[in-house]
Amino acid sequence: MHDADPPALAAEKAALRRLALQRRALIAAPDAGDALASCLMATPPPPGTLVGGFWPMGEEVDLRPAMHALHQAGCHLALPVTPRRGLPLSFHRWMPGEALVPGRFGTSVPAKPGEPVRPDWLLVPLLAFDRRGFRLGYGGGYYDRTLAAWPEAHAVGVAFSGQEVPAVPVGPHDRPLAAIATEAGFILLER
Ligand SMILES: Nc1nc2c(c(=O)[nH]1)N(C=O)[C@@H](CNc1ccc(C(=O)N[C@@H](CCC(=O)O)C(=O)O)cc1)CN2
Ligand SMILES: Nc1ncnc2c1ncn2[C@@H]1O[C@H](COP(=O)(O)OP(=O)(O)OP(=O)(O)O)[C@@H](O)[C@H]1O
Repeated sequence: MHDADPPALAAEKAALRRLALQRRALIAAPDAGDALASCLMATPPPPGTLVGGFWPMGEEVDLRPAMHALHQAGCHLALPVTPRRGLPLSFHRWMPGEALVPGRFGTSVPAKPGEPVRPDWLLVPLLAFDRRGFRLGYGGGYYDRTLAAWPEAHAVGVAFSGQEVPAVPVGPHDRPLAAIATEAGFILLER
């Protein structure tokens, strides 16, 4: 792929990814989802906002209480469907309680996906973040491509506060998030 990260940068990201996965296993708190929901709902999107969420995988912070709260607050929700590598995610409307089925890479996706939609807000999973708002994910480049395709979307990273690192290695495709929500509140970004 001609626009892949240069090898040294890719190796740096891979090394941090391994460390971040180990660290997350140590800090993951199963009850952090409620605190995360409180953080997000302190400055909620206006009713009617279409919010792209994600169904938690592995030891990610649990976004389900937040998605419930957003639904109660009159927001619309969508979940990502993961295509083959190299393509952006597609998002499809979903409501709490609607059925999910297994998708690629251990994801859970709407069982009856309607047309693709374009969220106004994107809640973005991550393995590590820094105070500039840069993030590291699982390495698929899926969110990088999605954020590049939708630059006007309000992108909020979602993580445990302990996933902060001094500096995430950044390449030409990495775009900073607008905000980062954690179980301990919003991270004050330094720009
Ligand atoms: N909850 C959640 N949904 C998401 C993502 C995510 O990071 N988290 N994605 C973000 O792009 C997309 C799915 N893309 C993914 C790409 C690669 C791997 C991956 O390599 N997973 C590891 C296992 C990680 C674990 O067990 O914690 C693997 O398969 O080895 C996962 C998701 C869309 N949906
Ligand atoms: N908009 C883009 N266009 C082309 N290539 C891209 C784009 N965004 C990312 N990539 C490439 O995809 C690969 C994976 O990127 P990276 O390691 O930053 O993924 P990630 O942020 O960890 O994963 P994700 O975004 O899925 O959570 C890299 O080689 C990167 O250069």
